Amino acid sequence: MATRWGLCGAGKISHDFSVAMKTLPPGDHQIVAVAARSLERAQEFAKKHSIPKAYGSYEELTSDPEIDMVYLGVLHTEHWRVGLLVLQAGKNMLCEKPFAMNSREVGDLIAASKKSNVFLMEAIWSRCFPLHREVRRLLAEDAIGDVKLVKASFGSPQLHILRSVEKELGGGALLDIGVYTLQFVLMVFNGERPESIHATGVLLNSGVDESMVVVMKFPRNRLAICFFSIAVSLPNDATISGTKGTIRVLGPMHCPTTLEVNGKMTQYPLPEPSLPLNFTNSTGLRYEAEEVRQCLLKGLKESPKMPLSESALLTEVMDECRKQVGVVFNQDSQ
Ligand SMILES: NC(=O)C1=CN([C@@H]2O[C@H](COP(=O)(O)OP(=O)(O)OC[C@H]3O[C@@H](n4cnc5c(N)ncnc54)[C@H](OP(=O)(O)O)[C@@H]3O)[C@@H](O)[C@H]2O)C=CC1
Ligand SMILES: O=C1OC[C@@H](O)[C@@H](O)[C@@H]1O
Repeated sequence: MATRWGLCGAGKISHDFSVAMKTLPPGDHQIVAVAARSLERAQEFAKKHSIPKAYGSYEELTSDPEIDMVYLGVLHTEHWRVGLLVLQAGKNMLCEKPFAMNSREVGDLIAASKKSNVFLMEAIWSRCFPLHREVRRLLAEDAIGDVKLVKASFGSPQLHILRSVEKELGGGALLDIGVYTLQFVLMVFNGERPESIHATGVLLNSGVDESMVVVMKFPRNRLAICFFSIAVSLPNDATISGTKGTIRVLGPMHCPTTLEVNGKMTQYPLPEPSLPLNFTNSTGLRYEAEEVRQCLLKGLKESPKMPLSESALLTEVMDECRKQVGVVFNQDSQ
C-alpha cells in the first residue's frame, strides 16, 4: 500500500518535494492533499501537481484520515507551531530543516511525537543520499584511517530573499545553510558531542548572521571547521581527512552527486525533474521520502539516518553558535 502524504505549505520547497515524489513508484508514494494558509493557493498548487485534495488550513489537513504522513514545508518560524498541530493530531511528520528555532522548540516537537507515538524526522535530506550512505560505509570500514579533521562550507548569496534576512522570518545563514555543514560533521563523528565550539560571525543590520566560521574539537583530538554565508558563494564541498586518506564530497555537499576517495571520482546521478525546480538537485528529496516509507514499514518512530537525539544535538550546537555570535530570536525568550 502506498504511503499517503499530506503537504503543509504550498511554497517553493513543497513544489520541489512534489516534483521529487513523481520520480518514485506511484504504488509506493501518493500525495493525497496539500494545505496552505489560503484555499486558493492550495487549490492552485493541487491543480499544478495533480493532488486530489486542497485545504485552506493546516488544521483541516491534519484531520484527514486518508493521510499517513505529513511533510512540513513552511517557514522555520512556523515549524514549532504547525509541527505541534500535526503531531498532536496523531500524524507522522517529516519536518523541513532546521527542525525549529531553538532547543526548546525542538524538545517540544520530540516530546509531542513521543506522546502521540508517531514517527518524526528532521528533513536533513542530505543523509538519505546514496553518496552519503557510501561515505558512512567508508568511515565504518576505516577506509581512510583515523579521521583527524573535517571541513565543510556552504555559501549561497541570498541577501535578496526575505526569509533569509528578516529576523521575524527566521533569517540568517546558520539555520538555513550552516545547518548542513554542522550536521555533516556530526554524521562523520557519529553524533558525538563536541568538547568545544568556537563561533565567529558577521551580522546583518536585521540582527541575523550573514556569515559565520565555526571551529569544533571532538573527543580523541579530532577537529572540524565549518564556514557558511548568505552573502558570498563558497566551494560548498566537504572534506574528511584521515591518517590513511581523504574523502571529499564535491559541492553542493548538501545534495551531492560526486564523491572523491583518495583521488578516485564516483558519480551518483539524480533523476531529471518533470517540472522546473526552485532549488538545486531537488529530485534528491526522493531519498528522504523513501527513507520515511521504509521506516514506517518497519514500525520505526524515527530514522536511524537522522535520529531525534542527533537533531537535538545539532540544535544545541546551533544555539551555542548563535549565543557566541549574538543572534537572538524572539522564540528564545518565549
Ligand atoms: N531541503 C531543502 O533543500 C530546502 C529546504 N527548505 C526549507 O523549507 C522551508 C520553507 O522554505 P521555502 O519553501 O523556500 O519558503 P517559502 O518562502 O516558499 O514559504 C514556504 C511556506 O511558508 C509559508 N509562509 C511564507 N511566508 C510566511 C509568513 N510571512 N508567515 C507565515 N507563513 C509564511 C507559506 O505557506 P502557505 O503556502 O501555507 O501560505 C509558504 O508557502 C524552510 O524551513 C527551509 O529551511 C527550503 C528550501 C530548500
Ligand atoms: O535548504 C536549502 O537549500 C539551500 C538553500 O537554497 C537554502 O535557502 C534552502 O533552505
